[in-house]
Amino acid sequence: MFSFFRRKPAATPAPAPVPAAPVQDLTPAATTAPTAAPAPQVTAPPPTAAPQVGAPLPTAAPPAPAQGGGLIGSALVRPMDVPVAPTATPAPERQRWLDRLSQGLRKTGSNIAEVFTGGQIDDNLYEELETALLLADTGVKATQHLLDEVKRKVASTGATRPVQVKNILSESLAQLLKPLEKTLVIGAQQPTVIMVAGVNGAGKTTSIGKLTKHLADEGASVLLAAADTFRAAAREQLAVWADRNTVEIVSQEGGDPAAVSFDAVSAGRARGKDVVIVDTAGRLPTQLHLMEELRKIKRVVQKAQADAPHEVLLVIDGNTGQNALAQVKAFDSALGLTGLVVTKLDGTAKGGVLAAIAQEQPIPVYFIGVGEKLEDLETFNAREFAQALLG
Ligand SMILES: Nc1nc2c(ncn2[C@@H]2O[C@H](COP(=O)(O)OP(=O)(O)OP(=O)(O)O)[C@@H](O)[C@H]2O)c(=O)[nH]1
Repeated sequence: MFSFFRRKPAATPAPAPVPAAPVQDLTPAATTAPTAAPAPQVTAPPPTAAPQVGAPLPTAAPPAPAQGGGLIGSALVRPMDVPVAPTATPAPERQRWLDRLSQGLRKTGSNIAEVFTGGQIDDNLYEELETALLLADTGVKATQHLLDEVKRKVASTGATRPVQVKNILSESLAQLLKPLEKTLVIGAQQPTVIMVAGVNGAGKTTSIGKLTKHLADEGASVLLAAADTFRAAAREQLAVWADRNTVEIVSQEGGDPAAVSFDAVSAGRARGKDVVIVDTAGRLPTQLHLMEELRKIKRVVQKAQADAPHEVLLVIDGNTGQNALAQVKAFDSALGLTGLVVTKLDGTAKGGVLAAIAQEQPIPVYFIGVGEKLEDLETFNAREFAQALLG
């Protein structure tokens, strides 16, 4: 099952609209509360294309999940987790994705695969494998783990040819990555609030746009919060995605990003939206005041909806290798991450970073990206990834 997300029926009816409490009163640290700033603009799509606010969720007769390759078309399934191993022949759509993934990971994969071109399994092969894994930014711990696993399995299976070691490595990598597999669930709360963070240019807005498209295509009503109040281009970029998908957006020039987030979540509750996605400005973990701003956004979102945010996603640029792992650790300690989106795995030689994450900070990877197009972002599957990497 490769649904882009999974919809779960809400346990309780949608709550009543929240009182419009001023944000600055809710946050003691709010020294820049937007008292003088213009009120956030809520831009609604044209009436003809308006989402059906309050319309019943189509959960009564969900379509059967597509086997081994359905995209969002199989999203409206009952909330049960039945992991299905990829079949030998994936659906054509999924196969196209696997081809793009293999293509994207070629640089990382070919460097590792070269290790297995010799004629025998010896210390030299293991040394080369260690070097190749480290160069792929797999990290010392994951590299050691994989080497130990491979040696153990070579001994227990009696493998004699390097190509067999490659298959054993692929299997060991898939096992290491398996705990990172998770499906994004929406619908258990209304709205499901997703906060998205990351360093500058990691691909946050693009990923939000793609996710929004998938959600909207499946009939989920989405409201976007442009909580990057500083960069006009960021707001415009998000507005373009909102426009394209005829979803609403709460945006504000200047002022407090936490205030925009509060307004967006409040509006999402009042209008019965399924999902509110908060796009935050890019920042480095070393910019402590900006990290504090993120914590404030999270606190204020909680004021607007007690159990929110339900997902705190970090978008990382897979091309940054070990640095991405450092980001995961820093953002996790600041925010408590619930999931990752790993972008830009196309053309990178550092795709081993996922193994490092699995070994050192195993936070679920909801989506991986191999390009800028809509179809270049997909759900993460450990076995697919290992196979795409090692052929
Ligand atoms: N090659 C490649 N490019 C990507 C991918 N995902 C996003 N991009 C590109 O990366 C650039 C930055 O993406 P954005 O979505 O603007 O990044 P951001 O994190 O929102 O940026 P800030 O708002 O500045 O922090 C854009 O040109 C995207 O098209 C990917 O998977 N592969």
